[in-house]
Amino acid sequence: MPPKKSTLEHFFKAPPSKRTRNAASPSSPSTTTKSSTDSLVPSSHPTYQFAIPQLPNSITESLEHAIPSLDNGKRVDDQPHLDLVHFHRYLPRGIEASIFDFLRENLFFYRVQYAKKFGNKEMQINTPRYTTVFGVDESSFFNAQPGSDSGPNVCVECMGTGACNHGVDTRTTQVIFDSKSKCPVPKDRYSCRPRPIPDGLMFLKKMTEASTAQTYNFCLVNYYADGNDSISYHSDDERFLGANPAIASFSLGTNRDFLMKHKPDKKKPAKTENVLKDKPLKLTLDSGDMLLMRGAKKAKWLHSIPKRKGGESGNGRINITFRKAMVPGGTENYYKYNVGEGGTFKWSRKDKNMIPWTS
Ligand SMILES: O=C(O)CCC(=O)C(=O)O
Ligand SMILES: [Fe+2]
Repeated sequence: MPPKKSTLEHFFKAPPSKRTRNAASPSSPSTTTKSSTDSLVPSSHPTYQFAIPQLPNSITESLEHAIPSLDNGKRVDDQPHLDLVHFHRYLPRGIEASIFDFLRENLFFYRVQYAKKFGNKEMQINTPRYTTVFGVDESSFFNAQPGSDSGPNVCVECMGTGACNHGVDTRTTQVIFDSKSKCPVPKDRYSCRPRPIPDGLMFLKKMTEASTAQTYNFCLVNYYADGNDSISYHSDDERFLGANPAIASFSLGTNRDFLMKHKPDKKKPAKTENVLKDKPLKLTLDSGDMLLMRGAKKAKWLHSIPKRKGGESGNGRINITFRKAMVPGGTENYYKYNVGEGGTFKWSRKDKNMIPWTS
């Protein structure tokens, strides 16, 4: 069955055409060069290592016309406690490859190291993939990137008159406000420095929100450079995700296996669960696929992307997850494990590899 055209197209018509345009070349939507980002102002912020260009119009225009709705996905719920929706080729063919190239080339990545206690032994963990993260939990929000329309772009209290004495000009910079008081957040709320979601990923976030009927405030990106990169079994069941979490997970680039195992039920081990404990379920995730993981049941399952040999194991894969963290602990956790304190890496077209980035 061909993908159903979304009834939400009108939702996306407005944002892309209003995307921030450089005052120096104020081209109208109809005259903008379709395949270039030249006339679109990149997203920048003091926490970014470098500015991130907006998605080229050639990508956003294709996406506007092909947003699958929830019933286009295949339910994967034939096992105890399993509730997934797999959208095969959610992103149109060809466009998914352009988004992969765009993100690999334009984001800053990290190879995070951290210490973890096993009993009373402390081990140094080297995260076996490149990571990066943007967003802030529900207790706070960023004003929109100046000039764009992805959120309130004036101080929500004084509406840009300056009468609030907040001492920040939200017309020129993005700052974090408290969701309740609508004032800039107290300085001690975060020990990390949250980063606003850049416009390109914000576009994908809005699209995902429309087709999954959920909202998200975080965007985590993994880059698996080759088959040696992986993520071990875990279940993304942190309490900071709230009672009914939803995670939308995109795959771009080379395909990889997504393995799932039911957690052992310590109280009453049932037969099926014993079988599942030994033999994981496998989904192959192709470029452009989206996997929606919903609800509290998710906590009963573990998932992983194992290392891979042979075939296309030399090629890279990007995974993007949109999530919603409810409290500051979620923000601290995501920045600790996806940015950390080491150096920055950037894709080098010449070397066809991630290389250390220096300003
Ligand atoms: O790369 C993937 O598909 C899975 C990533 C994942 O499970 C995670 O980031 O929590
Ligand atoms: Fe995960």
